[in-house]
Amino acid sequence: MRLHEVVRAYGDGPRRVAALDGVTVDFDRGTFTAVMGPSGSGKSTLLHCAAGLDRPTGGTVTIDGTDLGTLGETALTLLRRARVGFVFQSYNLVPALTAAQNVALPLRLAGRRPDPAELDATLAEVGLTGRGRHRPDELSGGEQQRVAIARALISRPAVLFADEPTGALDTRTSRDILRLLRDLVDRHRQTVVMVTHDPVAAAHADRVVLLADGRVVDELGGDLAAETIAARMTRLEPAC
Ligand SMILES: Nc1ncnc2c1ncn2[C@@H]1O[C@H](COP(=O)(O)OP(=O)(O)OP(=O)(O)O)[C@@H](O)[C@H]1O
Repeated sequence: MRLHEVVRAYGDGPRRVAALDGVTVDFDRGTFTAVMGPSGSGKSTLLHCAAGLDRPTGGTVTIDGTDLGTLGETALTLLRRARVGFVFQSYNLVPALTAAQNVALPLRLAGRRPDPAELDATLAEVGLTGRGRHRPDELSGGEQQRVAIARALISRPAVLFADEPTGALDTRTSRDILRLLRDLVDRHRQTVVMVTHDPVAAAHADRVVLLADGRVVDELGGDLAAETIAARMTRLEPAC
């Protein structure tokens, strides 16, 4: 998928704020990208525009060759449901439903009857075999995030977006969730785009895109080490 010269501005005249100010970035199939930057640099806005949850004021967002800007609300909702997965820091599970029912929700919304074997396979993929009947309050934070990831994966999305997916988890559980995301990329060629403040989390990605003031100001690739990422981040802070 691709963002080309994406602008997202709020307000008019002297009060205009460009949360994104001409962002061009590609997220190739089967890659894991971390999006980082100081607070207010536009990370969440980028994720929301890329996922079709927010509409840019300029530029284009393309998923599977479809320019999201050409779609009306209904078509955009359908494309998002079919091609985009979203995972949040706060899991956003429905408390009254079991893990399996939460995972099945996107299929039900799309008018499909969930196939139990498909649900079992998706729960197994995230390491939750046998936990499908548990409700969210009977699961740990890490397990709840796994349910949220399974729910995002059930429609086999073109891109899985994760906004601070380990923000509410302890160090060890965070590492397990990041390994799971890494595994989905390596074994299933899932495309993952993750916003994070944490250089250790970002080191699990193939590439780090650094934002400042709504622009891409740096990119790191290759063998990513948390120390290198942290050093680049520190260099950015005074600029803001
Ligand atoms: N609805 C809005 N109205 C006006 N300005 C907004 C709105 N949403 C975001 N902004 C501004 O756009 C800029 C980017 O916000 P965004 O939430 O994308 O940053 P972020 O990098 O995700 O920040 P954080 O790390 O603190 O979550 C900020 O200056 C913010 O104040």
